[in-house]
Amino acid sequence: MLIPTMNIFSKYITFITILIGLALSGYIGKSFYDEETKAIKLGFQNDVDDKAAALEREILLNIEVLHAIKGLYDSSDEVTAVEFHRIAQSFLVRHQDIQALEWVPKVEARDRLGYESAMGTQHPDFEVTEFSDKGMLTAGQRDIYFPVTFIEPIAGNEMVLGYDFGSSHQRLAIMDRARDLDKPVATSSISLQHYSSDQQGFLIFVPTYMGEPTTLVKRRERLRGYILGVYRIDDMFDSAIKRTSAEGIYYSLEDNSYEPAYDQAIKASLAEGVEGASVLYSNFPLNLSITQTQQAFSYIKTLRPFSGRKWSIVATPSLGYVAERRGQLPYTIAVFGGLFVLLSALYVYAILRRAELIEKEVKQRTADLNEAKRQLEEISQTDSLTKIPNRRCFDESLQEEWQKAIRNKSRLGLIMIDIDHFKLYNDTYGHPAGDQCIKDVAQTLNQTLNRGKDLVARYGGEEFVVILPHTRDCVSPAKRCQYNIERLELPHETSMTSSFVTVSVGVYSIFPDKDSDLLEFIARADTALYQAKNEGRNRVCVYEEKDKEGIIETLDLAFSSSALAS
Ligand SMILES: Nc1nc2c(ncn2[C@@H]2O[C@H](COP(=O)(O)OP(=O)(O)OP(=O)(O)O)[C@@H](O)[C@H]2O)c(=O)[nH]1
Repeated sequence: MLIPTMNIFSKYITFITILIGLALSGYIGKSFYDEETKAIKLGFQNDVDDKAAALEREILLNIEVLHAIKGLYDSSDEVTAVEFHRIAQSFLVRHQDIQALEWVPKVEARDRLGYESAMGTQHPDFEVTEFSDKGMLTAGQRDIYFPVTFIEPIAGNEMVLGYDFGSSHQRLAIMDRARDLDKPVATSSISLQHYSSDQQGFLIFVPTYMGEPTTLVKRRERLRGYILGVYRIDDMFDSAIKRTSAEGIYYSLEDNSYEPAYDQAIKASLAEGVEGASVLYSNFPLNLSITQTQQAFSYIKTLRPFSGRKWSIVATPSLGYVAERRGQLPYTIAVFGGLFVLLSALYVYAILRRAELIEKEVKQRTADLNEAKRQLEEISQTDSLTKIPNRRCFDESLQEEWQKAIRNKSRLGLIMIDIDHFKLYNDTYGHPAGDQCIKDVAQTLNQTLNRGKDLVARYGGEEFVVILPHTRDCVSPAKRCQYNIERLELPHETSMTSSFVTVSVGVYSIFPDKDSDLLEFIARADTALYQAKNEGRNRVCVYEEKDKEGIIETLDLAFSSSALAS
């Protein structure tokens, strides 16, 4: 029972080891995968940070352009169209994302006509305009106008010339803010359709003053006009992004500015449907489905505020971006780890299985050996002809019973039986018949003495012996043996005793003690048998002790014999 239990236990342990091993391989693979994910995420954020920094630089450079033109106005009371165009042109060559650079002076209502006629010398039909549902119209009556006076490049932007930026509430609010702060202020996203561009853009107004006003009141009084930059967001973003190397990232540039000062104006502009879109730029494909993996990498980078605007980049990597940076190590570890565990388990299982088979074989061989040993012992204790215990078995059993009788102080009886005239039987019927006769006699003796503890053995040749432990009367069994054999009526025509096979029997019994002699015990039974032979055979003789004092006297004892022929 122990071995199968152990095998089940071993299999259970092997199974648990496989599970733990596989789980461990999976866990290590997953840990590597997570570490790799962290590294990719960090790399991705660095890439987006790089791009955000590039965009910030691009914006600052563009604002610097406006400051440079403002410098021209600050150093001169009268900037001619030629001067403006020259400096503006030089910047436009180097800044591809600028749609236009403009000079927008402050014109009071009383100066409007004079201003229009002065401009008309260079641009016939020049007038101050405003935008409505019907297109560009002559500007209505206002106290102050901010018409576009110089614009570079002029080609393609003619429509904008004369346009009064003060006609839009939102832009006026932004311009007022720039004036009040003496700082550049940018608009939210606008459509650049009037600038012959299909892109979204934004404007930055930089105020110029007469002199250097230091207070709000003075700034309001001495406002001269605005340097205006018109920027294409897509181009600005693209040229900034192109300066960094990482590919495969989707961006969305969002305007998160919230300026309570002109919140109203923004609302109004939204109603006009012109400005206020929060998404400035996006290269997200329209049919893009963002998977969980991509979402896990999404990153928002808020740019440094500029000109009153707060922009942020929302970025998500493409699947290709992530796949490109994924290594094989996590999968390799998981697969090879699992494979190693399985092969090891297979190897251990094979060893256990082999041990089990060897164990089985050893068990089988041990059982075979034990059986062989038992058979050998049986053979060594059995007479080959009669199949009853042999002389050796008799010797060992008698020794045992002798000791028992001494210990238990019980009587031990011994019967010796010899077939009469057996030589003549052999001579008459042949040796094989003699063998059969011996077998018949043995079987009859066995059947006659069927008490469990009695032992019938072949003593040698045609002689048998019977051990009778714990037997009060040994004579009766002896007589039954002699009688039953004669009753077999095995023919023996040459016997001088009877026409059938007969036996002579010697009996002796004793209460042995530690001084008793076993050989003498056997010799006395033999003496009784010898006596039966001498008295004419086919009889039972009992050796009886009349006096226990000495052996010589005992040998002189008389034998009582009886013939039991009938
Ligand atoms: N067939 C056969 N004969 C055996 C066997 N063992 C002993 N004998 C024969 O038994 C005979 C015994 O003869 P003896 O010892 O002279 O005794 P007996 O002829 O029986 O005469 P008494 O014993 O004096 O009656 C011998 O001839 C042995 O050969 C055996 O296993 N088979």
